Amino acid sequence: MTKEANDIFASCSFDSLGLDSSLCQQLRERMSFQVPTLVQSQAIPFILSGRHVLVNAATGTGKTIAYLAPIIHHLQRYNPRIERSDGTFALVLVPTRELCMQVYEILQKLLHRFHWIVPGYIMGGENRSKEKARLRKGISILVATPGRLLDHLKNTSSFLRTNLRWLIFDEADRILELGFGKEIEEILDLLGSRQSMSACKEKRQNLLLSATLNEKVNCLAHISLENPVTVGLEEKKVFIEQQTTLSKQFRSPGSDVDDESEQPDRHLNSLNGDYSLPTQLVQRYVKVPCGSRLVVLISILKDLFEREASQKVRLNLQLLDCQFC
Ligand SMILES: Nc1ncnc2c1ncn2[C@@H]1O[C@H](COP(=O)(O)OP(=O)(O)OP(=O)(O)O)[C@@H](O)[C@H]1O
Repeated sequence: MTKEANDIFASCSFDSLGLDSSLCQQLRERMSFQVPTLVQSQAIPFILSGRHVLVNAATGTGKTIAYLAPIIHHLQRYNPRIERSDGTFALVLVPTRELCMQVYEILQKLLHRFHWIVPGYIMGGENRSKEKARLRKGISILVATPGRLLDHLKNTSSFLRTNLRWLIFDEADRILELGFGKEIEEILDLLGSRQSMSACKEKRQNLLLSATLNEKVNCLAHISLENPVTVGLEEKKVFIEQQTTLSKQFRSPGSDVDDESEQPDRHLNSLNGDYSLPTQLVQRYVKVPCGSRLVVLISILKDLFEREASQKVRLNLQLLDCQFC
């Protein structure tokens, strides 16, 4: 293997990861995937084991197969075989219609040999009645966009999900960037899949996949994953339990400079905003008496421009006038 291939592919086989041999054959023959990618080789054994997993890896590293293969591995082994009338076993949440179709098409290929496992999709912009009819017949692995899923969870009584075992957030960062935080919280509540809800813990496995990590993704991981394994992290590590502490580099003389920090579970609503902070961004705030604001601001700016004379300084100014602050 070339160096580039070594950076992408693992030096093991799909079979060695514990996947069913006919599924591995399907991956090789129908999809032309000879060996797993690195992310697949790391994630598949954990996902097969039933652990909650957070996969943080760049786009195009093969995350889709990393979660679909273990699910199919387990589902095709059910004895007696699963039937359409058993309803939905796995739910894959995706941010966009395009990704919905993409995952559905991969599913169709992977399930070629396992005709009794039925793939399906529901997504915004499609005909609701037709979707209802498909849900009534039964879809074993359902790919969905958040808004439309929530709609059916609330309004389609024939949508059977009592056997739901897997809940997957694919491209979680984009789901949240697109403003689906509120829908995700409602979905977790309706499916009883919040970490705090112990009723379904025995059989539910939640998986979260994301190309980037930010406050909101950590927050979603915190509320939906229980004792997760994190896969694909090298230099950056996720500290789901840990506060995000921003650096304390700047202290203006005589002023009270504090860092801003957030604890994910204190801010579940922060899933609903529409921002993500670049990792290199340093935020600070300064508490000063009202009358000294201008003087302090000028002294901070003077200090910044003098210290960083050769660098570009970008100024975003927000004044907070609040009697409760
Ligand atoms: N083991 C493999 N061998 C060869 N190609 C693979 C393998 N696994 C996945 N691929 C291919 O790599 C490409 C990227 O895979 P995939 O879409 O699953 O990545 P991803 O990490 O999920 O990306 P995204 O973040 O965009 O969802 C796809 O074209 C897929 O067919």
